[in-house]
Amino acid sequence: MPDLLTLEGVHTRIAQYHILHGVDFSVPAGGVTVLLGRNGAGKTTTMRTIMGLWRAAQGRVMFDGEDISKLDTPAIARRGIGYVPENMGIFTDLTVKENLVLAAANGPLDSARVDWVTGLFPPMKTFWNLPAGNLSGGQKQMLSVSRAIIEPRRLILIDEPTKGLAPAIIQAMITALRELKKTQTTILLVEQNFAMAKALGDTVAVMDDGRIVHRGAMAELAGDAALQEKLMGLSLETHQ
Ligand SMILES: Nc1ncnc2c1ncn2[C@@H]1O[C@H](COP(=O)(O)OP(=O)(O)OP(=O)(O)O)[C@@H](O)[C@H]1O
Repeated sequence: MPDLLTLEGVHTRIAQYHILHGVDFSVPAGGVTVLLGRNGAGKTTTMRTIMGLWRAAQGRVMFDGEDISKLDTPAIARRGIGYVPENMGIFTDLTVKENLVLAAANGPLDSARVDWVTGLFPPMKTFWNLPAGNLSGGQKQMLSVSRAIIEPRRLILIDEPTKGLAPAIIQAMITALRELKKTQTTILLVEQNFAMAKALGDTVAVMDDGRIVHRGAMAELAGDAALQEKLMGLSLETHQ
């Protein structure tokens, strides 16, 4: 698979802090790449840098052959990149429907697309007219992902969708993301739940202290206890 997204030597500074120290990894088109790493490793900063919410001080972010690192966030989103932030970014006073209407950049909601998204996440249909603040944690997470895919995207960045969720909801999220993958949407997933990472990932990049410390096939990492131990000891935590 050709690479859809590539980070080349990306450094990010936030105020006086130097957070990313030359991040290099690629996201092959059509697959799921999982970004793993302990708390504070730089995963969210990497996602925000891709979206232009933080500016890369050095290095390049290549999307489909174009350097997007100098573009502003709306221009990056218009390239077909959706973002599900860690804090979910939903409007709690607005209904599920209103949240989705606001997320649709290209005009009114497409009813076939709405049927597909609510098929992936049935509670969105059940609670269509409910303020999002009344949804459960898992349902809010479903709404957050629904917003990012309410229109077709080439790439979606999802930051820890299983954080704090019960196993049944995690399974529903895995099923939905597998369906999304079938549409050829490329996924970059930050995930600390190794079971989820293993279930979805084709490729994996492991971060520690603002750098990539391992890249490869997820199957290789999943099948190599010694490598897991080395990387787990270094950085991975199986919290949810
Ligand atoms: N706005 C900020 N100002 C200063 N430092 C920040 C800011 N945001 C993040 N950092 C620091 O950057 C480092 C990386 O944070 P980041 O959120 O990218 O890590 P992470 O791997 O996503 O962690 P987690 O798994 O806890 O979400 C941390 O040391 C964090 O304290």
